[in-house]
Amino acid sequence: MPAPSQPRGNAVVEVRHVSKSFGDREVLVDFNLDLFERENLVILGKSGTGKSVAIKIMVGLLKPDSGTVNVLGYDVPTLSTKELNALRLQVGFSFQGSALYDSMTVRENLEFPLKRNLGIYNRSELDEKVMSALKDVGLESASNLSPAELSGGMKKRIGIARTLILNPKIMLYDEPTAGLDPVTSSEINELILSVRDKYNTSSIIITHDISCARETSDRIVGLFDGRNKVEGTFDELKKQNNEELKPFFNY
Ligand SMILES: Nc1ncnc2c1ncn2[C@@H]1O[C@H](COP(=O)(O)OP(=O)(O)OP(=O)(O)O)[C@@H](O)[C@H]1O
Repeated sequence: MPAPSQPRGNAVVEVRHVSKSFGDREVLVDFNLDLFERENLVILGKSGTGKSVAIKIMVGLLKPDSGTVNVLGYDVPTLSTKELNALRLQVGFSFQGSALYDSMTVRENLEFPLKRNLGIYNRSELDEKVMSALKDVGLESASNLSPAELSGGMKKRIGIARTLILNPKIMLYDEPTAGLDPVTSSEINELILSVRDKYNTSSIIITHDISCARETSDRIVGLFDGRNKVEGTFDELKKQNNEELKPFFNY
């Protein structure tokens, strides 16, 4: 691995020697990863290289076959369901498909985690948190719309707002720009940067979109065949002329 390009804070995620197979299919092989405080780390790789599996292991949705996973000081694979729920309050997972409830308005979608995870039912507190989260993603006027009335980019923003509303320390973005046009993608990339700066979050962004990687990353890890083979800033990786990265940079 190349030397770090800038001084770093403490690690909030430490993954060491993790392997994971499904039947005969080795998805992650001796996978290692650090995420540092206030860092946007992109995991870049083709479809099916194990990016989502890596993230699921970090939040305890999947167990590794071997290796260690430490998130915010928790030894994730050994946690009980109750401990995992406590950890997940601090680790926001923004799903690829936004995962909004179609039968609820935007406001109700945002209130849901506040009620379920934080037990907040006070009307004015709910209103204040919902409006603040909507403001952060630039969609204050969307509170009474249903998901069916939102564009793809708006859905992504609301999905991010619903994760942010719990004020997580770590944000995990799964393909945040998938299915979006270039202009809307850039807006989402800017939002990811503003979340880091406003909330002081550390984030992992998994993507195969090189523009997303360029615009959002402080550092990039390239994941190929289940192994993290390259690491560096966008410019460092571009200069490396690595065979596996070439298809991404020839855009
Ligand atoms: N629960 C599971 N059971 C069996 N196989 C799985 C499971 N989850 C993932 N896989 C397999 O692991 C491999 C990696 O999947 P993963 O979703 O991590 O890919 P990815 O890099 O995130 O790609 P994409 O960008 O397409 O989502 C795939 O071959 C997938 O079929």
